[in-house]
Amino acid sequence: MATVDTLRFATAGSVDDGKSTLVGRLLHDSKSVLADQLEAVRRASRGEGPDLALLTDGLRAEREQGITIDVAYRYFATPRRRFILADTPGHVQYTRNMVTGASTAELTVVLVDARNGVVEQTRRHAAIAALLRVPHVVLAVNKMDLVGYQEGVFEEIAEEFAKYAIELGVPEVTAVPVSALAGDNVVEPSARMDWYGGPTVLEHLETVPVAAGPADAPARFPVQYVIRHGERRYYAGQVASGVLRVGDRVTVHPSGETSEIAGIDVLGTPAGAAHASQSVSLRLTDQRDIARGDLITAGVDAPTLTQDVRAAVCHLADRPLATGDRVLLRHGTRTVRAVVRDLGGADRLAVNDLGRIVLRTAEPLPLDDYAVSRRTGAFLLIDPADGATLTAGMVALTAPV
Ligand SMILES: Nc1nc2c(ncn2[C@@H]2O[C@H](COP(=O)(O)OP(=O)(O)OP(=O)(O)O)[C@@H](O)[C@H]2O)c(=O)[nH]1
Repeated sequence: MATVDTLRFATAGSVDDGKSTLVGRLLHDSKSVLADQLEAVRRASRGEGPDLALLTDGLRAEREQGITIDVAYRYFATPRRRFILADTPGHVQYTRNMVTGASTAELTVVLVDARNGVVEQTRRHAAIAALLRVPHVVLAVNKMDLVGYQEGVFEEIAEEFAKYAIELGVPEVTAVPVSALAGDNVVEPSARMDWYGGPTVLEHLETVPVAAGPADAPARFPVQYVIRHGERRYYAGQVASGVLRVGDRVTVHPSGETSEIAGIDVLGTPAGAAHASQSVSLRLTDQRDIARGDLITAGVDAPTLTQDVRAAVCHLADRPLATGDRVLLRHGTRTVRAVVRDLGGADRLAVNDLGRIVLRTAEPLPLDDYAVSRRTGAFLLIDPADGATLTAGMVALTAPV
């Protein structure tokens, strides 16, 4: 599958920590941007359908309507792997950019300036990585040239960050001492830091295991379109997670009706199975009343059908969100009305605030925990007045508020 050798990653750092320099160094020293490879990456990501998941898709669609998200996607490849980099500016007010960039990333590179060590922004970046459940975090301790390439400086920063990240529940941190400017440990191992025995940034990016196989995730298919062809109906959309196979018993939500997959078409060609992020159309063995916005699922891990949504949130809009606000909630291909019941004790959320929320929706939604599925466990809140994106949410149904 195309996703196996593609790593999506994001960068985060405060202004002037050296993000642009690091990315430039990575591209330059790895001599990675070969035209034909670039084309191959494009084709691969096209094959997977739109390559960014719900949060990002939603935000991109809303971009003109309210807020500016400065995320540039760069595609590059080395002989060992393809990369999609979500590159975001580091200003304090751009937490929302990091949320967007990291929402689909399998790895985040958090930069710190070796002279400053772990600062408030670094803690925030670690918190967001934990919130978004980015599986791998790289701590790049940059500008080692300005601290005499001292092992002690690196060790102290790496330890402080690791302690903090573990408390937050970040599953894995790899710390690398680098000088983006001089090129130490970015692509080539540094002769000036022979005390360091770990991988360079690029080596780590090339070898880190790509997220737990999509096959493990529950099978989820949000219906984007219903295509009528004579008597037959085809349900088109993008597989959000897991694998659907011909012959699978499926349940349609919210109706709860069941059927069986009679056929799968991938780009007009019949296929035996459809994997996460493939755009496909399904045919079922029974006539069912299925509409855009419905969710087709297979397997034993059923989503929870509920009108009470508990979630972790990052507020993205300049206008605040308050208890009692009436909003639209977009989940997959479905949009429903909802009211904000509780904001974890806070009166309101301001731009860039991270918080907790309880919402009551007008209709039941089939939800997964974000921990189970980063696609079907995510949603956006939208202002019904003008369609502007307000808040990104990560479902945590059993979490306390
Ligand atoms: N000495 C030294 N300077 C560095 C290093 N990396 C970056 N710099 C310098 O630090 C300054 C900021 O680097 P940038 O790459 O522009 O910083 P940034 O984090 O990308 O900033 P934004 O993208 O604007 O948020 C520039 O003057 C770089 O030349 C390094 O490893 N050593």
